[in-house]
Amino acid sequence: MTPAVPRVLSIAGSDSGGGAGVQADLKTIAAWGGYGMTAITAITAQNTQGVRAVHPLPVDVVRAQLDSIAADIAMDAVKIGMLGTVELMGAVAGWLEKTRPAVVVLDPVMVASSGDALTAVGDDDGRAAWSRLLRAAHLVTPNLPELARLTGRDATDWDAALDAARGLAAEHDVTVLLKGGHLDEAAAAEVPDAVVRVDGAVHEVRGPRVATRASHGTGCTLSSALATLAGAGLSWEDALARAKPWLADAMRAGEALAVGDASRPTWHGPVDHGHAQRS
Ligand SMILES: Nc1ncnc2c1ncn2[C@@H]1O[C@H](COP(=O)(O)OP(=O)(O)OP(=O)(O)O)[C@@H](O)[C@H]1O
Ligand SMILES: Cc1ncc(CO)c(N)n1
Repeated sequence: MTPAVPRVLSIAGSDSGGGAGVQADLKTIAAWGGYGMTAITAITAQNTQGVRAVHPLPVDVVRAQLDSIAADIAMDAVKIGMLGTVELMGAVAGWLEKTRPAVVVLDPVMVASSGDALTAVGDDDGRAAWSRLLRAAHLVTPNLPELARLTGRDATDWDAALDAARGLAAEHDVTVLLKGGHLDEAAAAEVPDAVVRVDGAVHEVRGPRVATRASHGTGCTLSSALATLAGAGLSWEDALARAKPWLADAMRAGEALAVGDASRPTWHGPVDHGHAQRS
């Protein structure tokens, strides 16, 4: 039975500027008709120009939020964003193994669009923690640099990335949603994304490239839209077909929001999560 209003939990960091993190997740879940909940993992002080501070919350405080929700509220989908530390990655993986939500989308957040680091990885502990989270997830949504870090393989061109994504899917028994926003041929007219299944099947969706710096939080927004649509019963392929053009429209509408000082070269403004309601 799929619910009329999917109940979606975001386990992620707070972005004070409102463009990414739990703020983007809640706006996106609401835009797609879901009921949003949060377990906040870290407080970040950031705006459209960059990240000023990152404060991961104590593991007990994160676990208490998760247990509180699970004790009372059924979840149709869970979306995981910034986790911040290896300890929090382990705590969330343990909670997923215990709770086994029906739909788990893992956005392997490592750096902000400004280039600031958000999650420590690279050492053996980090690799083991990612591995455990990947096993507990149904969909993982890496961009190209994240895919390269997770697999240790080259992912600079699309074919190499698809190959690495097939390896990641098979190794961890997880469907991969590969995002092409960081492709070198960024000047190309189209941006590809692809659903890569465990058996290696690839379903590619291309969309027009939007020339804008209103790209802060696109990864958070996409993964929350996919979680909400899957929570309502859609396949990953159908969810991507609906979310991708909606996100491109949200990017196009982003500049009209007038959020942050766009005259500065460091500006990466938010997308307009509410564009479809307003138009
Ligand atoms: N210029 C663009 N025009 C249209 N769609 C884009 C553009 N850039 C990224 N996207 C889309 O946005 C989504 C996120 O892709 P991207 O590869 O930028 O992920 P990300 O780096 O995790 O995002 P973030 O900037 O939030 O970290 C994908 O669906 C991608 O196709
Ligand atoms: C809190 C948070 N999560 C994720 C991202 C990635 O965009 C960000 N910038 N901030």
